[in-house]
Amino acid sequence: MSHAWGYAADNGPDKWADSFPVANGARQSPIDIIPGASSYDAGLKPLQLKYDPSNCLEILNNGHSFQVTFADDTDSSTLKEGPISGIYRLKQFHFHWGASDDKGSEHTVAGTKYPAELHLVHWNTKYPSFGEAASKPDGLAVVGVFLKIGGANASLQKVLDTFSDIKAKGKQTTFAGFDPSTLLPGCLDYWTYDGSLTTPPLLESVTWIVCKESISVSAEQMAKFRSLLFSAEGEKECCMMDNYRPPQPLKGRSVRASFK
Ligand SMILES: NS(=O)(=O)c1ccc(NCc2ccco2)cc1
Ligand SMILES: [Zn+2]
Repeated sequence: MSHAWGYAADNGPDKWADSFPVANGARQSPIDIIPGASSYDAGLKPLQLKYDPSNCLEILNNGHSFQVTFADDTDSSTLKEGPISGIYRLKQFHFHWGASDDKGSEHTVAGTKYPAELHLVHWNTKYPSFGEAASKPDGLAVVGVFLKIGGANASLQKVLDTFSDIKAKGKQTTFAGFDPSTLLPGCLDYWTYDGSLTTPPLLESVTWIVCKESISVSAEQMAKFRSLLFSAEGEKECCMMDNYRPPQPLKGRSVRASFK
């Protein structure tokens, strides 16, 4: 790829292998989750997610999505138990979404696409930093939550209300005191499998934890997602949408379920 990666025809998912050959690797994400083919594992523990809103720092348009970044210098916002060992710290959360409500999620469930997917990104504290952890097979754990069209989501609205400040690529603004647990579904049943980052550098370092239950988002709120720009100020405006990678080959991996 002669230029930066993105989601357009000339730099999108089908082109990523040109610069990132791991795109054709053995444990790529996302995948299509087939509930009937997943195996219930009684040894899987309930997720233990404990987040401190005072760790929430800022919200940023990075040109691929928008992300809410957390202070990760202490163990005050963590993921424990579930399929993982040890303590993983929350680094950031972000979303992927479509140009219309019939697509947008990265993971799919028996072929069903959701209009958006939330990713809560955590790194293993056995390593000194996110950057170090991102290159290790057990370095990262990402909790994925599907968004489904329904009633407006009051917690999500707090995030959307900052969009006027981060419309263009590279814009960021302070975003303090937000509790990401308010974006979690009531039931934390999950599927889990070994995978990768879903954007370049596509590192195969992620234990994926995908919640069975979705959270709601209104159609109007989805329209607000699409008001962000992939482009920077002064560039030709390009609306941020369809920033999702399609499902990748399972290549013999098993998907475990924490529920019957
Ligand atoms: N969509 S996702 O949750 O798999 C995800 C999460 C985090 C990054 N980070 C990108 C990055 C840069 C260096 C190492 O990592 C990229 C993708
Ligand atoms: Zn993501």
